[in-house]
Amino acid sequence: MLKFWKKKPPAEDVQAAVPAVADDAVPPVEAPASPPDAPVDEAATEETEADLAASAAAASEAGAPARRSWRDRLAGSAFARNLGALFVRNPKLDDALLDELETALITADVGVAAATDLVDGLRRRVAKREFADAGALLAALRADLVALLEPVARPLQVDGARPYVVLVVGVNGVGKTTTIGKLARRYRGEGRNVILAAGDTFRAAAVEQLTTWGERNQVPVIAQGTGADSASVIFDALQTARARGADLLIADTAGRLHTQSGLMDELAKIRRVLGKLDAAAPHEVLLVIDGTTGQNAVNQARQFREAIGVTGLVVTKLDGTAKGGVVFALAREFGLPIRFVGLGESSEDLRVFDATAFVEGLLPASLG
Ligand SMILES: Nc1nc2c(ncn2[C@@H]2O[C@H](COP(=O)(O)OP(=O)(O)OP(=O)(O)O)[C@@H](O)[C@H]2O)c(=O)[nH]1
Repeated sequence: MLKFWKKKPPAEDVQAAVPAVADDAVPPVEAPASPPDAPVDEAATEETEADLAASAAAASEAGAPARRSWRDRLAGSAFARNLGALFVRNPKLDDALLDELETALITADVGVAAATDLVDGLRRRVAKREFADAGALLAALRADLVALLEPVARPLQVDGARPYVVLVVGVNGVGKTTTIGKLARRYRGEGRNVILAAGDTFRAAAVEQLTTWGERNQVPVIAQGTGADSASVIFDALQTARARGADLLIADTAGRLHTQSGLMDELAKIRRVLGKLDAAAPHEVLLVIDGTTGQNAVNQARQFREAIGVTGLVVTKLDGTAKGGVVFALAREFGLPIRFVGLGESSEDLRVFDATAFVEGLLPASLG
């Protein structure tokens, strides 16, 4: 059933039609006068302190919260705290610093293999007297970490097909539905015609969450309610998206444990059914991973990849208590593109993954 369809009105009409909503999980459509909620500018990931100050000033004039820096968002992570404390505690370049660095990386979920590789490389360079002090070691670590992530910092390109179909999968509670809301808002803000499919027919609140979000933002949501066949909802949504000439279809799916083979088979069914309408669909299978999961994230990625062929990752909840290191472990293990990271609950906190900004946000700015 098509919940509703409204032709996308001009931006100013949308503004007039949309009530102010305080709920971050269900964000209001962008207000042109509100810079932090404006369509997300990818260049802004390379924000400078001056950009942030300007953004904060403009935001405060508009009465909206300022867009926070990556460093600000990641400061609470175990990775940032451990590494910061380590270099303060041990500012001398010696074996103890290298040993502690290895432990800190492992503790932050970077993974034993990746942490050992990184620190062994640094040890060899210390032995060759490449570094004058701990500051030089920190700079080399920063460069190594960026080099590890750069190959996977490949943004999602949704222009390759019309409608471009994004299937969002992952275990329970990782932030799939919230991420879909944020993505729809981003792409709608870019002027694209977006449709959502409420394919999470298992959790009643998920259908409701997506439908409410769509109604408030004039994004059509195709839903059949709780208990419906997920593949049928998503098939129906693709038919509608094609009939309406939509640019983008984003489909939610129920959270499932990667160990539940019946539910994993359902994903294969969704792929088969979509393939009847468009052999290339879904064009992107986005696996959402909770950044607080730790090394189990690697198992999840492996199982979902085998079951449905993941083409991109979103790592959520990297703000707060996440260790952050799992991003490196995933990059090293699979080389799958990391499309977005979640640095908070509001829509502006879903950022296009930027390797340099991420590493800068985790490491101490400088020593001394
Ligand atoms: N702090 C923080 N919270 C987030 C982030 N992304 C999502 N969340 C929160 O995570 C919780 C779960 O999000 P949902 O979108 O309902 O998760 P889901 O994967 O759809 O859940 P299931 O349908 O049960 O599988 C919500 O409270 C979100 O607000 C993030 O980047 N940071």
